[in-house]
This record gives sequence, C-alpha cells and structure tokens, in this order.
Amino acid sequence: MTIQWFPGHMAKAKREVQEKLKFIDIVFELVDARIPTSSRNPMIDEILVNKPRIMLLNKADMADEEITQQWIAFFQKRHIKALAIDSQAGTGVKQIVAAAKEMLKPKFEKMVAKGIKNPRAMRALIVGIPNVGKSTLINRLAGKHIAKTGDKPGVTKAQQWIKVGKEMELLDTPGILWPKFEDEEVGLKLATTGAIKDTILNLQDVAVYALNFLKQHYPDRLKERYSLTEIPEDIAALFDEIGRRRGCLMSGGLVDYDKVAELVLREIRTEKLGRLSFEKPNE
Ligand SMILES: Nc1nc2c(ncn2[C@@H]2O[C@H](COP(=O)(O)OP(=O)(O)OP(=O)(O)O)[C@@H](O)[C@H]2O)c(=O)[nH]1
Repeated sequence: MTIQWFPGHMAKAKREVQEKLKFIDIVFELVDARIPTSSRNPMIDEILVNKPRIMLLNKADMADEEITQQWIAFFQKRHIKALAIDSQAGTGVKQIVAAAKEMLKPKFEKMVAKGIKNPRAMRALIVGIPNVGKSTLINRLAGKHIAKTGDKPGVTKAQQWIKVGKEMELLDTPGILWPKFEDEEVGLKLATTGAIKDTILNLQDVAVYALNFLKQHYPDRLKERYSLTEIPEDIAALFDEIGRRRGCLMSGGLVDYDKVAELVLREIRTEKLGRLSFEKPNE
C-alpha cells in the first residue's frame, strides 16, 4: 500500500477519525461487498461506539448478489443497517440519504421540539480502509467531481463540507483506517480483490489462495473460464493446465507460474469469472 501502516500511523489515523466524529451525526462505514469482514478496520466498533452508522457494501456490482443479500440480512439481525451499493455507477446511492434521514429522525425531531425551527443539515462522514471506494462515493453523493479518485490505494488527501442535497452535509475528507493486517487470510483476500498492491504479498501465494477458493466455491466457473474438464487436485497441476491453455510459458516451454498467477488475478478482478464473493456471513 502507498500508505505505510506503522503502529504510530494507526494510532494517528484512529485519533483523526475520533477528532472528526465530534462534528458528525452519522457515519457511513464503507466495506467491499466481496469481503465485508476482511475489508473492515478491526477497531471500528470501538472507534464508532454510540455513533449512528450505516454499513455500505460497496462494489456490490462485483460481488455475488445472493451472498450480498445474506450479508444484509446478517447485519440487519444485529440491528445494523446495511445497504448494497455501486458507487461507480451510482446504484443504491440515493437510498443512503433516505436511510440516514430515517435513522436520525428522532434526533432532529428533538431539535424541533426544543424550538429550533430550521434544524441544520445532517452531518455525515465516510470511513473505510484504503481503496474501498471512499472518494468515488463522495463524488457520487456530491454529484460532481470533487474528491480525487484513482486506481492506486492511498490517493485520498485536506477539510470541507460538501452539500448533498439540502438535507445532508458530508465531510470531504473520509476517515481512512487500516485493515486487519496481522491476519494472513485477510491479507490474501485483500490482495485477491486488488485492495492491496501486488508487491505486498507473493503473487503466486495470492493466486494459490484464489484458485483454491474458486475450486471450492465456484468450480463450474473455474472449469468454464479455463476450459477444464476436471479441476486437478494438485494446485501445481492446476497452474500447469491454465498456463498451457493460456500460453503462459517460459522460453523452454515450461509453464511460467508468475504469469499464470498474474493472469488469474487480473481475470478475477476484471470479473472474467463473473461476480464473486470471498466471504459469507457466519463463516
Ligand atoms: N466496480 C466498482 N468499482 C468501484 C466502486 N467504487 C469504487 N470503485 C473503484 O475502486 C477504486 C478505488 O476507489 P477510490 O474511490 O479511489 O477508493 P478510496 O477508498 O477513496 O481509496 P484511498 O484513497 O486509497 O483511501 C477505483 O478504481 C474506483 O473506480 C464500485 O462501487 N464498483
């Protein structure tokens, strides 16, 4: 990641979010719909304690629809409001303001009861790990291009309120928090979905993880994409089969495992194997 998350930086990021929270009525916690657990900050519940919150399962356009619905039900059971959205296309984004309004109704009704005739707009903050789509969502909510977005993690930058219609103001700088790095599987899932740079983890390790996952959860799609009649038991054999079929070869004709790893991960991230979710609730 472009952001180096040393312990000191983590403490600073947490402090910065806590500082912002003072002015905030509601937090939009952005996660990746394909990995709703792995794309969360491990301290988020502690940081957001007593703060109204809506979970936004972003990039839902890339996730397995059925599993996303299971996640929404899972959160709902725990009394957490969750919405599936696609910030890039704008799908589901309108519902965010409506849901926030609904959640904050009692608070604002109290203001009116206290005699405040024109209560101020709701103030919201977007929080999430790098590359989860914070800037893209800010731009969507703002209706014009304000926040800088990029393919590379860590491009979000300084602080202003952006008007979202008449009823909401959004802090233009999101809260950026770190994922749960210490968990190896979390790292592999973040790498598989492209949330962390390919230079952080060994590419072949990530591809092995991804292929084993596909073998177990999406075998038909794996077979179809790489024209396999059977999926070999042995992972090296699977690399060989894909490599030969797709011409990922070294000069001597041997399969180039790095090329296979690159190809498979690129195809997963560009939806060549369809919409995939790498985490189910209650796993
Ligand atoms: N398919 C899809 N892609 C998205 C969606 N939201 C964001 N993206 C893409 O994900 C990448 C990261 O988005 P950003 O908005 O830059 O993410 P960020 O959270 O602001 O990233 P940092 O600045 O690193 O904290 C970009 O390539 C976006 O185009 C979405 O809902 N669907």
